[in-house]
Amino acid sequence: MLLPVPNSHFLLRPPRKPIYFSCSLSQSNSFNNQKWRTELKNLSTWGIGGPCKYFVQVFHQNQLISAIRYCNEHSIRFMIIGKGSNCLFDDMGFDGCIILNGIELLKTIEPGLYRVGSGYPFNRLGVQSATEGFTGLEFAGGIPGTVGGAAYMNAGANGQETADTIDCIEMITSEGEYRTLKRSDLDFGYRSSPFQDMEDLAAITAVTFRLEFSESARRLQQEYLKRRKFTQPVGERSAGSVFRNPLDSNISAAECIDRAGLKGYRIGGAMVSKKHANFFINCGGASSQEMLELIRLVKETVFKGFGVELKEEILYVHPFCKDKNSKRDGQTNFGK
Ligand SMILES: NC(=O)C1=CN([C@@H]2O[C@H](COP(=O)(O)OP(=O)(O)OC[C@H]3O[C@@H](n4cnc5c(N)ncnc54)[C@H](OP(=O)(O)O)[C@@H]3O)[C@@H](O)[C@H]2O)C=CC1
Ligand SMILES: C=C(O[C@H]1[C@H](O)[C@@H](CO)O[C@H](OP(=O)(O)OP(=O)(O)OC[C@H]2O[C@@H](n3ccc(=O)[nH]c3=O)[C@H](O)[C@@H]2O)[C@@H]1NC(C)=O)C(=O)O
Repeated sequence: MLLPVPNSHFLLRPPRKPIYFSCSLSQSNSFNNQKWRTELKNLSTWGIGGPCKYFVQVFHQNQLISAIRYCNEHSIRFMIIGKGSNCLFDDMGFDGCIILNGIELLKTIEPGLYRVGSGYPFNRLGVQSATEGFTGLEFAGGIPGTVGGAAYMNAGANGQETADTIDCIEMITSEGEYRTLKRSDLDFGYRSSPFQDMEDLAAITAVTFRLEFSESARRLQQEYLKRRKFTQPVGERSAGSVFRNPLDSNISAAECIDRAGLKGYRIGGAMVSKKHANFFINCGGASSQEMLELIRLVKETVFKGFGVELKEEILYVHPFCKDKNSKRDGQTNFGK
């Protein structure tokens, strides 16, 4: 069965060259009439998504390598997720393996230099570092993702970006090799990182952050948190900003949507937030199709009204996608 594919960012890992190893995965859903299953709606901040075929949670780098190798060996498509704060899963689920990242190590190498596991909550790191008197990650205080997700997306807010604080990144390649990359070898941009197009990336496993001392870090962070609470629908089911801000225009995505009169616009359980127009809310029971339809309609309306072509920041995960689309802004090859 072919599902319509939106012009969205797509995520998938094609089966890769097998590498020896062993590990067991839980087969988790109704694809095979198992008694229990893992629902992706429970793994995403949007609360949307059907069952995944295989599911494994990893707590150590070695377990992650094992899981990846197992998937390769058995030609199982896989994807690694953190807090699911930037993903839209389909109601049909994912016909592959979801690897939930629980690698939460944190080591202070020297004051201001933190080596952090990629599954560590980014907001916890933000609060911890600012409380210890270091600047650079104040913005992370309210961000519901993981350190790995933040590096992958180059998360940012309040004029700060993850990339500005990175010293080096440790990753595993699809061949199962460890690699350490220095910040100076990595080219980041607005919501973009070299990892998004890296053909042989399996996963980011740890990030080392280098921060400067600042007496006002925690105070600044509290201001950011206050502003966030005032301007964003904190506590409601969202995935943060749905669209990136257009780089070639002075107007933000939120402003375009707001000016188009779409705040509060609703399709089924999916609604444009009344508080912040670039946040879409699952008001209860929203289906993936309703959310996709809302995204499509908003894009169309904004384009007709302002000639601005909005690009998604969120990542849509198609249940049966077979090919890899490494171009984040392009159409998927699905169905070909
Ligand atoms: N500024 C804000 O207020 C907000 C920002 N965000 C940001 O969105 C991002 C979402 O983080 P999170 O919830 O953890 O991510 P998700 O669980 O939503 O995963 C999104 C994608 O990121 C990639 N990814 C995640 N972890 C890793 C890893 N360890 N190694 C390689 N790739 C990884 C994967 O892509 P693939 O499958 O292609 O490898 C994954 O599919 C963060 O950057 C977060 O800061 C989210 C909400 C609000
Ligand atoms: C939430 C995310 O990050 C957020 C980050 O938290 C905030 C705070 O710095 O700045 C970005 O939002 P943003 O560009 O919408 O920032 P805001 O300051 O809220 O709004 C920008 C402009 O739009 C206007 N605005 C905002 C909301 C709205 O409903 N209507 C409106 O007109 C604001 O008045 C302002 O002039 C990030 N989003 C992107 C896509 O860059 C995320 O990435 O998921």
